[in-house]
Amino acid sequence: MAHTAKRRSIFDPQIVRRASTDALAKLSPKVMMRNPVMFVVEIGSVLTTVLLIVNLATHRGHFRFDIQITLWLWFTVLFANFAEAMAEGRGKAQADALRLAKSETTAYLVGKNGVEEIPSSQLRAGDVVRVTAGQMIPGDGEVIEGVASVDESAITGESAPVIREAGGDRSAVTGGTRVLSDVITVRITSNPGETFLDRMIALVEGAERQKTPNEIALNILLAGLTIIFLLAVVTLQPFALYSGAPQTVFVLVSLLVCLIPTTIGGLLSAIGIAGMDRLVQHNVLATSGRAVEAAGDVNTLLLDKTGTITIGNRQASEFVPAPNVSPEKLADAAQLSSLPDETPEGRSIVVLAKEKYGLRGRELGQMNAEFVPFSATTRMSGIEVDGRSIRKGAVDAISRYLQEHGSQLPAAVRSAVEEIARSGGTPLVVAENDQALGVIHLKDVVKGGMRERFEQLRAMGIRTIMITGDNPLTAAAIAREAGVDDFLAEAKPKDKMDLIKREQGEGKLVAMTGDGTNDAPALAQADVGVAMNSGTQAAKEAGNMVDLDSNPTKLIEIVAIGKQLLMTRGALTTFSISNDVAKYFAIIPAMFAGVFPVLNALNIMHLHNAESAVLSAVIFNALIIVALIPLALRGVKYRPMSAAALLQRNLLVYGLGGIIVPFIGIKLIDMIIVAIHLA
Ligand SMILES: Nc1ncnc2c1ncn2[C@@H]1O[C@H](COP(=O)(O)OP(=O)(O)OP(=O)(O)O)[C@@H](O)[C@H]1O
Ligand SMILES: [K+]
Ligand SMILES: [Mg+2]
Repeated sequence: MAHTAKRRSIFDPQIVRRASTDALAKLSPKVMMRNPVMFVVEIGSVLTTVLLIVNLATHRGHFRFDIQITLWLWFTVLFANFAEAMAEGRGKAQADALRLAKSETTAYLVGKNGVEEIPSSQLRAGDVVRVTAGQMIPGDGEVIEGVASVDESAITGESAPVIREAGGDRSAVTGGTRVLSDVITVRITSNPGETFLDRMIALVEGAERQKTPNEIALNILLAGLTIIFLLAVVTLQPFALYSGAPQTVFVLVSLLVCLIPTTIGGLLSAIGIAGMDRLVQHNVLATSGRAVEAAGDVNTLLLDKTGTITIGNRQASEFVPAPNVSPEKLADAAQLSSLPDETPEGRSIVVLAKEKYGLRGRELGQMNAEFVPFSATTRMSGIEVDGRSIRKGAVDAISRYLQEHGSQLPAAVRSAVEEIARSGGTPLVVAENDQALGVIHLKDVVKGGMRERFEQLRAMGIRTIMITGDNPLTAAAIAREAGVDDFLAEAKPKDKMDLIKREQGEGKLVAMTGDGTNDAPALAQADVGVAMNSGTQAAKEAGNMVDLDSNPTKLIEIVAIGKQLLMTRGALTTFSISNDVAKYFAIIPAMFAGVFPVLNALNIMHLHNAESAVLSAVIFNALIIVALIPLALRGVKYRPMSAAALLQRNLLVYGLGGIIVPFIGIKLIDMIIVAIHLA
């Protein structure tokens, strides 16, 4: 669904049609007021319209000139509105497509007295539902039991099914997607009207868009310029009267509109919206425009290891017993401690114990067992049963656990751990009471193409750091294989956040990519926090962007889009301010050459007469907005280069271009309107 909208071009006829009507609706002063520059143009248009009518009634003025000026002033406002409406167009079309995915379904609510069928719109956060193969998932939630393959194409446009499972970092499911196989039990996490799909619709539609601090600052600057020119034009009239060349309101408004920065004023909001839209086209949803801009200046990228750099489906592949411990004993303890462990790691241990040692699942209910669940802070899990305390977990965690029981890790176990870690695997040490029983080898695989992508990030000047809860040896092996610049191992959730704070303290902008609940604090702290769509609800809520494709190197595109947004805004601001210069040369001689013939020296364009000069300048001023809409929407081309080189290039292309283009444009328009007898 989303991908039909995705393939739609910016200038799709349907979007153009809709934007044309939207441009009219945006004439409402309440909407216009948000854009000070264009609001001044609108007031000017109203003023000339009123005066045109008065002049008509009293037989004054020069109708043919006055009406053309009035019309072109209105066109100027409309063109700016059209630019904004065009930028919103693709998002609106996409929102329409997403609304179709929001259809009502039946939810199978799991209650005390069995399963009850209710309409999905009555689900509340906290409800538990069962979803079976073929059914639509009735709301956003977290899988609390089971594994299933899910078709998320309604949201991501990707047709390949994805795995969603309880316990791990792939537990989040989205309402409106479909379960393809198996059965899952889902705890609903959002109330009607506040779902991911609702938020996504509001986002792509731009309903929640707020101006970024940068945009607000630029708007203030543009408003300031507008006031200065307004004062200049107003004080011009007494001077004109004094010199015996009084000017009509039509000419004065024309002069004002030509002098104020209408080009950037008309395109500014379109540039911002188009940037957000480009992200959506890359399947990234940003909840804050500020994050998109920050992405353009990111210095450091932090990624977690498991599930981000690696596939993340860590599977137990081998039991390595300690000396004097039988493999069966290790397998038995490993299995027992994993029976209630709903993480993918825990489940894979039960599977391995069954496949290799024929150990069958046991009914824990009758055993008076107490489960110690895994947490990212303790980095271990286990069970208390029949006087046995079994723990499994990260090496450092279990070492500490053994020390607390007056014992320590045998050298043989330590070397088994190191061997597994050096191969990039995750060693889980198993201990019972005060004795280390051996090691479980969890295998994980680095995702394809990582090295090339990290090289690209390096070329963009971004340092990549992998942060993981895993041990330093495993971290080093994976870091080397994936090609990240640096890594931090044995990191607890708080360590991840502290590392970000430290980098920010050095004045750096930090991006973080992650999927787990243990990443949530860091995702919230980062300037750009990109959560994987496959990740946990906590991660998705903490970040300010969600990547629907769950691709950790998506940051390359995000950074490019952020840079492009900043560059486009800068380029068009430069162009706008410099292209106003030429209009002096058209209008000032036209106004005063009659009384001050020396001013004719300014008339280097040799425009036909005073009226054609003013009219040409106003027409050029309006048309340049339309001409630049494609650039504003597509963005200027981004190539990795230094900030200084970029500034130089922009000044040359858009500054110099901004000065030269209007001279040619105004002269051409002057020739055309003379040829067709409009002036
Ligand atoms: N179910 C589990 N039971 C016991 N220990 C576990 C379990 N799952 C993981 N561990 C251990 O805890 C460590 C930390 O896990 P955590 O999920 O915090 O980080 P990670 O997934 O290894 O790294 P990353 O932060 O890159 O995703 C793991 O490296 C592993 O040694
Ligand atoms: K202007
Ligand atoms: Mg993780």
